[in-house]
Amino acid sequence: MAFRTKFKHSGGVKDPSTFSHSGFHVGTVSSPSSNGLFNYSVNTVSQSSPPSVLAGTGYSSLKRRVPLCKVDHGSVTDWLAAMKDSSPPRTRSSRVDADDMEYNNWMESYPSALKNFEKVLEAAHGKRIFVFLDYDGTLSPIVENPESAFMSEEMRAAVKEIASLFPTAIITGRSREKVYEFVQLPELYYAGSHGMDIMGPAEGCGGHKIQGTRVLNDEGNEIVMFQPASEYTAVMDEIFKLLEEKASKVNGAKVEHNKFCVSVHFRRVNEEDWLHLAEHVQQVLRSYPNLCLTQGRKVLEVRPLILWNKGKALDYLLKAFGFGNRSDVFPIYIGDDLTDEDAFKSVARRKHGLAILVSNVVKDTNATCSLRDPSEVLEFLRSLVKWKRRCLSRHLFVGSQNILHKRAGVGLNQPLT
Ligand SMILES: O=P(O)(O)OC[C@H]1O[C@H](O[C@H]2O[C@H](CO)[C@@H](O)[C@H](O)[C@H]2O)[C@H](O)[C@@H](O)[C@@H]1O
Repeated sequence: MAFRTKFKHSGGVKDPSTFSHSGFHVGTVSSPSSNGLFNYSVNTVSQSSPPSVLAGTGYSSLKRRVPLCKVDHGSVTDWLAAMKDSSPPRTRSSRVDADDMEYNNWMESYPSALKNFEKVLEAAHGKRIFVFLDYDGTLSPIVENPESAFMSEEMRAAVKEIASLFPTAIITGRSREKVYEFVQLPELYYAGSHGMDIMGPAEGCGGHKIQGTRVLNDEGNEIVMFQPASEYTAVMDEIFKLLEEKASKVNGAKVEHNKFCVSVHFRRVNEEDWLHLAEHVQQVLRSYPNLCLTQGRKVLEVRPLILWNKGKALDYLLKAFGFGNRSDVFPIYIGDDLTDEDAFKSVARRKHGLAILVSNVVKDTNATCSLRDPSEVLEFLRSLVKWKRRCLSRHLFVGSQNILHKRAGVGLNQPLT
């Protein structure tokens, strides 16, 4: 079985840059980070007509590529079909049948990161590992009510241990504050709103204190590291209200304010009402040419039309850690959703790294390997912790042996007799 830690796809998936950006003017706006740590530029996409591509999301590279921002009936039905594809019914067993040929064939191309753990270690050997984790569907199982997407205590403990050994960040579509309520680990870095709200790392900004999702300066004031869509705050509040009003007319619909994006949930809406709800969303969006729609697991998300996504957030964080262009960096990104594809691509662009898709069904992806569900994610994280601890204790042992050797006046490589 071929195990690739570096992305090399044989077909089906294309680089998003190869897709048409026609009708757009892509400009560069310098958007300094508010703590002046370093400047980073954000591409904005100004549209002369309704956009025909997604703003820097992974969807554009997937087989069933749907121009979500385009407002016509055909595209709406395509989104809904794609949405069903991306989140299969929960009645399906979470353990995929051993004889599920399709899945097993797929696993040939996207091998299990657990079953191939030794190969992961080989690939990471001598490199600096950074861990990036998506939240929903990765650290917590998908549930009906987004407010109840709790992570287990075991998962929290594993993530805590991971963060004590490797720089670790959560990159999520949720608001930074919301995901922190779930995760409750102050030692992590958090990028909320699909990477549009990044806080930390504290060391990177001069040893400031980290408190929950907040980084504080010496005066105790909060430092916001990077919010590339900060000028959209008011418009997102406005769109949230409008969408809430529309959604209140559809049974089961729920609208969630994720600060720089707004999610419209379909999970508890009868399928026969999906089209109706999607049309409401489209209708609201018509008056906001600077916003666009993306799709996730039974969710449509309204976000600013800027070229910023989870992949850019990963790049940003690595740079903030001081490892932006280092060839010995080994990012591990684990995610389950379409929005994670941008981060998978970002890992693929690097010399080393591992992009892991969490899925128990066949999906087209830019990841290089897979895990079935959050319980396998937990196992993978625990394996990583175990391995790192073994390495550290081996180093400690070798270090103490060397001290003994020195004290005994023998050369470092000579055995103590
Ligand atoms: O980037 P993520 O951390 O994966 O967040 C993406 C969205 O996740 C949440 O919605 C998804 O999970 C819910 C709880 O399991 C589920 O009910 C919903 O159907 C899924 O789409 C979250 O509620 C969204 O705001 C996030 O954008």
